[in-house]
Amino acid sequence: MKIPQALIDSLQNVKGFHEEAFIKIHEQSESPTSIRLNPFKPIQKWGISQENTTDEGVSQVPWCEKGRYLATRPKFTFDPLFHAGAYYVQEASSMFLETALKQTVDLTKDLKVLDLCAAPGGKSTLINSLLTPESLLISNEVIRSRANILADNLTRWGTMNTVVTNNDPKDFARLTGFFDVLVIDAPCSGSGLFRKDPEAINEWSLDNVTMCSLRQKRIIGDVWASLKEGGTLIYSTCSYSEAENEDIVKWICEEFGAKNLTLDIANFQINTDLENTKAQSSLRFYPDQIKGEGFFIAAFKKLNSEKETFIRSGKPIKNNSRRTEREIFRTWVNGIDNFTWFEKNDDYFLINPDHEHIIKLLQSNLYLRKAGIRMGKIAGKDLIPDHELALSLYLSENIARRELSREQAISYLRRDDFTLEQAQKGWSLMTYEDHGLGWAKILPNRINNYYPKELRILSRA
Ligand SMILES: C[S@@+](CC[C@H](N)C(=O)[O-])C[C@H]1O[C@@H](n2cnc3c(N)ncnc32)[C@H](O)[C@@H]1O
Repeated sequence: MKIPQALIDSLQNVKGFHEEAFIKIHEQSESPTSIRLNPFKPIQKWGISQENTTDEGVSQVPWCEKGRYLATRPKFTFDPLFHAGAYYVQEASSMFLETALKQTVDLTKDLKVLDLCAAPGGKSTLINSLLTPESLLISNEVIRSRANILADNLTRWGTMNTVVTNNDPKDFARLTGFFDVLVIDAPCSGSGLFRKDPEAINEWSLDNVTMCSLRQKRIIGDVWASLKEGGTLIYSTCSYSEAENEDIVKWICEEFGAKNLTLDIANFQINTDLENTKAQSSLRFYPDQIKGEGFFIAAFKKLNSEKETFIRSGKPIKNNSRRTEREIFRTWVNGIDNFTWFEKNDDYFLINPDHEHIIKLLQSNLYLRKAGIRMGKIAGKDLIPDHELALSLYLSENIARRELSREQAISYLRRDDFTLEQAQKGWSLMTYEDHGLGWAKILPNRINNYYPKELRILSRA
């Protein structure tokens, strides 16, 4: 792997950069494999003992409680637990977002969090794992096809307190002083991921770095008004270039009078030549110094005030048809009396009542790709359940379910025809190690596989 000389030259005086070690690690080693477990869908494998490692060579990512390094890279596509959302495959350095959030935000509070550049959903699933159920995560992605992937990954995570939007950053300026936390994992020149994606080397240039830097400023400027006074901004990239990192930090402080918050790395060995006990105003992760890829992160507090967007407290709609709907949903949803729902294009979405007025406000300002849990459509006196309900944490235990072997689960996820002995007729949740994979409808003479076509496994083992 040949690192562009112009990149090497540009990094000579940059904090923590060691040319020889940097070149060597890119030439001689592969990217470590890491995953992050879903705290809401616990599994047996990849648990960690007191000693922080297991017999299979699984070890803890130091800065992320549910982060694990794996000694070998499994074929994730052929693991039903991957499709069930029991874990997310994520590069380890970027999991530092967890520590950054824990150090700069009171996560016990109910928060409104915007993850602005969110697809495919690595940071969003991590943020969502750290929030209270009453908090709301708005995950945005400007590119439509990528917003769909983001929605799929949040569906797998199973929680209700998420909204996926598909908007340009400037659309958020309408929500002045609205968010408690803003996460901007900015599109960048990508030098930090050369080991994972060597093709990116061909696209790297100093001109592209300049272009990315200008775009990063534009994105931050577009959404700054949506952060409330006292709110926290976390900015990150997977680039090594100062123009996209420290220069942006300086620009945010100068342009908006923001306070650059320090990050305490006393417990982590991150940069070999920095005093690790010293709090840092920003952090650089280099693959020759930690087990992970190139990453940059900084945190800020907003000091200037913003007039908060007025939110009407929406009254729940009560009428007879809602009572009938509630009885239908009662069969399918655990604790339906604690929740509410709204209908759009005949689909019913399960939401936390505390979020009703916020979602209404978002609906009138943004394009919502997904909100809460899509339960499905009502047909007569029953529900045609949606895939999102199968993957959610709220499905009633009274719904028929069928545990599959690994081979059966793979057939199901491929949408192949398969048979089940002595299966109860009607809708049935297909599970693997007790985690929902999707729906099947058991008929007298066949099984209809309702796994979504666009999600099915295409490749052969
Ligand atoms: C570094 S990636 C985000 C990765 C994601 N946060 C994660 O952890 O999975 C940056 C994202 O920004 C999006 N993006 C590209 N141009 C953008 C723009 N002008 N404004 C906002 N987002 C943009 C890209 O489509 C991409 O999904």
